[in-house]
Amino acid sequence: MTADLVSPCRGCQMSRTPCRFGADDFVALSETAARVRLACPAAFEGGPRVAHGGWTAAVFDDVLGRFLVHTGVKSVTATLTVDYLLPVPVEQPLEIHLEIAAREGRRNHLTGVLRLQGSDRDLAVARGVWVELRPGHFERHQARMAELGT
Ligand SMILES: CCCCCCCC(=O)SCCNC(=O)CCNC(=O)[C@H](O)C(C)(C)COP(=O)(O)OP(=O)(O)OC[C@H]1O[C@@H](n2cnc3c(N)ncnc32)[C@H](O)[C@@H]1OP(=O)(O)O
Repeated sequence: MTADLVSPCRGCQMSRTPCRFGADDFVALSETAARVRLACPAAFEGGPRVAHGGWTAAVFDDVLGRFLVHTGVKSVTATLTVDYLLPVPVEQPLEIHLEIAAREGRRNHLTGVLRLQGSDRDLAVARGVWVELRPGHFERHQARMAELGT
């Protein structure tokens, strides 16, 4: 069976770089579940040999949103909560398991769990809501930015 690879985000596609969070080995396991193998790059060290919490939140935001796009749903993050349960080591093999837990209208509820590869101990758990975009989302955004003079 060919691996069902999940594409990088727009920024990494445009710059033709590997995922800047280190999340390239990303496969869909079903229409609602996926697995990412990754390591926290040393550049995101927040404490001695420990990942910055911002990397953990950012990588959850990235992979959960990318998976939804992979399933054909263009969306943006509306909420994201991360429970930091244990320190995350840098440059060690990690794994994220994620799933689409529920869909309610335009709201998509997703969850993700970060562990060391081969371990069943959760290091961090994420839950969030991604809202499917209405047509014209980015045009409205640009107009709002223009009103603000940005
Ligand atoms: C390849 C892709 C990789 C992507 C990885 C990166 C992902 C990101 O980081 S995206 C960037 C960060 N997020 C943003 O910038 C979003 C900014 N916010 C917005 O644009 C808007 O508030 C947006 C789109 C979320 C909602 O606005 P709008 O389209 O007008 O929706 P609206 O009609 O108000 O609400 C739609 C539904 O979502 C719900 N909803 C809206 N906001 C929230 C929220 N914060 N929490 C929970 N539910 C919400 C509403 O209750 C409503 O539900 P229902 O349909 O059941 O009544």
